[in-house]
Amino acid sequence: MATPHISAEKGEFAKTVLMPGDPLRAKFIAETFLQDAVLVNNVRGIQGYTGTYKGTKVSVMASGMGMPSMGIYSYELFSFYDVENIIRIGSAGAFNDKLQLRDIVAGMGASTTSNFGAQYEIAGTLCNLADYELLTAAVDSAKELGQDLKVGNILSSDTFYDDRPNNMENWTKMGILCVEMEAAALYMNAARLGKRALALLTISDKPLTGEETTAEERQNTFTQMMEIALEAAIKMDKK
Ligand SMILES: O=P(O)(O)O[C@H]1O[C@H](CO)[C@@H](O)[C@H]1O
Ligand SMILES: O=c1cc[nH]c(=O)[nH]1
Repeated sequence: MATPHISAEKGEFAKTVLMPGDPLRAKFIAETFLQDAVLVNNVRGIQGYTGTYKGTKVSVMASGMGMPSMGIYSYELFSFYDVENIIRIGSAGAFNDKLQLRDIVAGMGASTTSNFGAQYEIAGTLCNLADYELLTAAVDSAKELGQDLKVGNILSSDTFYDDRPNNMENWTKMGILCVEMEAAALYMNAARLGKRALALLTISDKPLTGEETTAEERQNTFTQMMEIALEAAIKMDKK
């Protein structure tokens, strides 16, 4: 079987898929952390691998950038490949000035500027939430690994370059920790399809101070977040 965007056969993805935006971050995770990793998708260069981590079958596949792209890949993995859990492992810009480069954030909620949710024709505003058990698995894993994990509301933005002069300040006033571009669509697909989702994010840049990591660092060095996600995948496999 294949979908318009994924060439893998049914059964070739694990119950839990880690999803970075960047295909080369997916490759790095497969090569660094998975045993016997097999490339199961490369349509449009969206690399997907399945292997084992400490004996547990785990997959990693890129989502591409932005909500339309995440919307397609998470929908197809959940609907056609029996994937139960997707953990996004992304980069994010700090809004809260207490966040430092490389801090790790779990998006308990994903507020958004996107119109992705209009398709559900809900007469109100849906809260886009992480799955509680997946979030708990990540929090517990971070503690076991001795990693600090900040948990809170994040912004999934349709824009990387945003023209509104007070955009960051206005979201920050409402307690938003950081900005990225995919989690809200992932959370909405998971809610609609009865699946579990979580976004883990590493702070890659601080717009307030101009501090930033390089593209190569975003691809290959956010290993603490990757390990939290992999340990959470082991916990979820036992449920
Ligand atoms: O590093 P990734 O996972 O791609 O995540 C962030 O980086 C991209 C923008 O540079 C967007 O996809 C944003 O969500
Ligand atoms: O979406 C993103 C990701 C990283 N940094 C940002 O400022 N925005």
